[in-house]
Amino acid sequence: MNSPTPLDRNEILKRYKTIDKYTHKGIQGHVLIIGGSYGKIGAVCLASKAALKTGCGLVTAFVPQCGYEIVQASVPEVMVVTDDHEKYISEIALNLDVNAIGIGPGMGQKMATQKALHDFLSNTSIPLVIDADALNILSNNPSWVALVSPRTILTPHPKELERLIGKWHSDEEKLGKTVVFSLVNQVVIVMKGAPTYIINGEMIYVNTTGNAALATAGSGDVLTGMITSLLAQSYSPIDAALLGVYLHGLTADIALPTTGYQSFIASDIIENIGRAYLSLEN
Ligand SMILES: NC(=O)C1=CN([C@@H]2O[C@H](COP(=O)(O)OP(=O)(O)OC[C@H]3O[C@@H](n4cnc5c(N)ncnc54)[C@H](OP(=O)(O)O)[C@@H]3O)[C@@H](O)[C@H]2O)[C@@H](O)CC1
Ligand SMILES: Nc1ncnc2c1ncn2[C@@H]1O[C@H](COP(=O)(O)OP(=O)(O)O)[C@@H](O)[C@H]1O
Ligand SMILES: [Mg+2]
Repeated sequence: MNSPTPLDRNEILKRYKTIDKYTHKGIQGHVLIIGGSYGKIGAVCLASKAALKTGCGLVTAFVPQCGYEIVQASVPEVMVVTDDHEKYISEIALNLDVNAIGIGPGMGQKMATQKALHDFLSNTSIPLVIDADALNILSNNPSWVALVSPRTILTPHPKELERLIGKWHSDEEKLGKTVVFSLVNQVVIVMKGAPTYIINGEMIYVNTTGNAALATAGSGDVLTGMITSLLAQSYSPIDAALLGVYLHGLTADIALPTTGYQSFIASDIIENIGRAYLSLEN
């Protein structure tokens, strides 16, 4: 197994693209965030706002009906389409021309939601980020992993990873099993933790930004929005994963002197995305 490449400023500057002066919102990319269920619409608000603040031109959120007013009121820049069901997603039926999709935050695992994910995966080839409950549903139905298009990005935290690949007995075994999963299924895996590893087959990166302030609710939902936004802006899946993870961690490093570890929340990540970008320009 290759030893991990440190994901530092140098690696990021090889990939980071500045904005074209003549771009417009139609070129900057349209993100679709699919997720949410009764009591967990906040995850979609966070992912959607993070996507916008990472630079895509348009964001649409697909949520159950109970999420309609919540998303519209908390992030007015985001467009909202609702499922037929009140409290959870039951069918992902929408005909939108989007550039990247993030699916899973707050989505829950009701049987109807599981079937909706199955049908969605069977019918989409749009660049995709799979997170949270969408990962858990795949773990419950391992044969469905075959429906995931090559180059899809999976963003498990340690528990979600364990559900997906089984238990490990050492860090080396954890990394080895994840590399095999990435190779077999041809997916990019963002193995979240402290630190986060990004795995693209045998190529392994270890992030150098971030700190314990990120151990807060919704932190991963924000990361999903950021990576999906970069995918929609035409970054390749591996570059979107690398840049997203690096910027996400950098926001916590930038905010730490003002928030400390304890008072930093997921919205502070979103708040500091601009400063993280600016620090790449100097
Ligand atoms: N405002 C909203 O709407 C929010 C909505 N959210 C949504 O909720 C849904 C459920 O997601 P979830 O991650 O909370 O539940 P779940 O998959 O059972 O994992 C929890 C267990 O995993 C473990 N674990 C986690 N991190 C670890 C680490 N770094 N290192 C080690 N272990 C770690 C830890 O296990 P333990 O250590 O307790 O055994 C923990 O108890 C999902 O859809 C999400 O998007 C949330 O994002 C919050 C804000
Ligand atoms: N101690 C830590 N140091 C650095 N990063 C952390 C730490 N704890 C959590 N994170 C990061 O925070 C995010 C948490 O994601 P996740 O568990 O999916 O959160 P949520 O589901 O609540 O949105 C990941 O990107 C993870 O790497
Ligand atoms: Mg999560």
